[in-house]
Amino acid sequence: MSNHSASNSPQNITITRPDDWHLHLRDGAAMASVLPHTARQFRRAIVMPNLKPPVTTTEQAAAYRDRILAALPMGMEFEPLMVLYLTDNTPPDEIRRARDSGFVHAVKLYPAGATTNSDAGVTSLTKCYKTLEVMQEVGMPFLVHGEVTDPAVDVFDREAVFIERVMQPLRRDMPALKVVFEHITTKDAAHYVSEAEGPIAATITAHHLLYNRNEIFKGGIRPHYYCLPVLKREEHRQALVKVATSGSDRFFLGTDSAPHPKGLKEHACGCAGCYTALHAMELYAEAFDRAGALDKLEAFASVNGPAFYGLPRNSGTVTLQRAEWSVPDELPLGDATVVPLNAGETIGWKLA
Ligand SMILES: NC(=O)N[C@@H](CC(=O)O)C(=O)O
Ligand SMILES: [Zn+2]
Ligand SMILES: [Zn+2]
Repeated sequence: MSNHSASNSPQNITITRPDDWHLHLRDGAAMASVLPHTARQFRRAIVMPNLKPPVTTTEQAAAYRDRILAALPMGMEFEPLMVLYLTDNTPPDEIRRARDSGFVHAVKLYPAGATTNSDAGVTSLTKCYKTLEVMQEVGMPFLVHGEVTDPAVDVFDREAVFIERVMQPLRRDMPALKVVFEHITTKDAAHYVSEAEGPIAATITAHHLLYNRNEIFKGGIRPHYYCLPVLKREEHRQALVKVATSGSDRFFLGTDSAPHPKGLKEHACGCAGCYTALHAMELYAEAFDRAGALDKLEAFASVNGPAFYGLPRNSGTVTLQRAEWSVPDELPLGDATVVPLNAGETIGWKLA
């Protein structure tokens, strides 16, 4: 990773301990491998429910939460914030159960076929309106993978088309529903979330702040840079940096760290997802530093997310230092390995 540093920029930065508002922890041995990377940096994380089979009930979320806490190394403080996977058949009562549990903090929309483990996802949002109405009533956030699945729509346009075809009609019908537009990747989504009325926010990954789509094709096809929504043109990356560093409280940190075994990424039909949990805060520091906006990192990483979710800010701090270190080539992932983003490269920030 190229190392830009303005001469007057600080050598280190201390911020309130951050949270990750979009994380894939997987399950079993793979989860046990990756969980410490997240818990080292983040006090809490929104844990995505796209397991096989998906986490569709409060009862399943309770069991998954117990498995996460059981896998947490002694002495690490980490709170998993659980999410239900919405299906065409999620009953409205399930939302009330989720709300009453105290540990389910959101419900996730995977349009059927849009991404990893989305086969059980929603085929048409209109089928879910009774359930969404209860979410609106009880203030349960709706987390949205915002891409249309229409094969006629170009893969680079699927997020922008989703805004017109799904997001705007949904929010006209449910104006008080709290919506998080997850892992936004376009200037269209950045503008929409900036300007829209009502309770809406967006998460932004470190890789979408740092890279454009050229990265996938530099010197050959590089599968570890392939995720969904796919990286976009440079103008989109710049729009994301602009809103992330704008001071707007509608944008917050969500790594979308999505581990897949090396063999399924380096494959004829490779899985989508970038593994960034290892070095997430370091990557965000790099992105904010390049934008000359390190002073905006704390709001993005530690303040805006809890405010939107109605949760308290964390106590304690973390410190990031300007220091070079090499990202390992691969890391254990259960019986397999995972290749982190920037494998074998030197990066310029280090969590103390
Ligand atoms: N982002 C990805 O490319 N992949 C995620 C799913 C998702 O968040 O869409 C995964 O679970 O692997
Ligand atoms: Zn997604
Ligand atoms: Zn994700």
